[in-house]
Amino acid sequence: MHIAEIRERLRTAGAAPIHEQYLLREWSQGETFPSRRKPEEFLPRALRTILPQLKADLAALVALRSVHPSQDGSERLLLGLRDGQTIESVLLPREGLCVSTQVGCAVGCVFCMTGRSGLIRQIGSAEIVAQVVLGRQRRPVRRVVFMGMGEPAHNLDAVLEAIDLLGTGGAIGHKNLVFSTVGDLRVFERLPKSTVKPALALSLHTTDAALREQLLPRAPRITPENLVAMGDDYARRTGYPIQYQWTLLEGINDGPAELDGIVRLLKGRYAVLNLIPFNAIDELPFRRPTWERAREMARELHRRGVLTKLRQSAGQDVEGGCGQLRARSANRVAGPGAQSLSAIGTRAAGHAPGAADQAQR
Ligand SMILES: C[S@@+](CC[C@H](N)C(=O)[O-])C[C@H]1O[C@@H](n2cnc3c(N)ncnc32)[C@H](O)[C@@H]1O
Ligand code: SF4
Repeated sequence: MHIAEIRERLRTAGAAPIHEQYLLREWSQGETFPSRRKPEEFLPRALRTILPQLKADLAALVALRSVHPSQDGSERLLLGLRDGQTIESVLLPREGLCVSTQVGCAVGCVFCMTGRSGLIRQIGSAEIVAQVVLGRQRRPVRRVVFMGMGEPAHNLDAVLEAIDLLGTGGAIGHKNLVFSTVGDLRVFERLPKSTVKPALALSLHTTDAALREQLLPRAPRITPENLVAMGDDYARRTGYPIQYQWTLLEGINDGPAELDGIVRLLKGRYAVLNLIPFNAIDELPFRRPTWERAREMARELHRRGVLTKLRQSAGQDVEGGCGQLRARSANRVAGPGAQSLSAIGTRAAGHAPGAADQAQR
């Protein structure tokens, strides 16, 4: 479901713009409407009559299947969609939430579990916001990163519609909405024109164009140089630094030639380079470099003028790689650290009545 369909239902029931804004704001902020903030009489009678069904439909958009708490304070959530597909969201430390934008992904990055299935289906803008609503029933959420399953550029209308609502009614600061992409011309055209301009994370991974084509086989053929030039332009327009994502693969993109390439491309830019050691996946042949090697790379890049952060992806101990939980649930095997909803007894369990049954299977 898309947000435009919700607006249409509200308008058909006689909602004026002020009512529409109010109801969408309450929903996206995780409040039940009508809330204590406004008396129900504030809404026209015809509109009030459709609210119970609308509430039920919105609550059913994503259902919590299982929760995987990690020692780092993150919580990976396996969510069911109405057609039975599953996706992942991750509650991050410091009030962040990572959401999925597609079921599967067509880019097919060779180190990513999600890329292995190809694209299964798009996620609607309302389903994206519903992930935030569900996350907010468990913890406060003030930062939303579009770094879960899927390539946001391949579902651009829906992702921008969700970003617009989260950044206007949803009480998320614009620079706390982080659009992560392999890079696509449509992104550089559309984002600068949108009312809510998110921060941009570019998944670069290598400065060698030929290697990038191998690692990201169906990413648009934009050279690393051009990607950085377009990133720079967006950083100037928004005033936010670009985040460059670099999944560290031992023996592939962790050598001295890449360090020289990074310095050549990123030195002096308004940017942060995030080095993220590869999150091991059984089925894949890649390895992560040692933590010591990763630290050495970060130190050298820093010394040579590139602002570099070494990061662990959240939830390492609980299938931290994007798409692993979904793959495991498709094989119907419980992951490490998984808690069924009945064991946790959260408010979110109330949000998704059918989910507890499914989690216990
Ligand atoms: C899952 S993608 C989703 C957003 C978008 N499709 C992209 O690639 O930027 C988010 C980030 O996860 C990283 N990633 C995917 N698989 C990984 C793995 N096994 N270990 C570490 N990072 C991984 C990607 O490189 C990317 O930077
Ligand atoms: S890393 Fe991103 S673009 Fe690549 S396959 Fe995974 S989700 Fe798709």
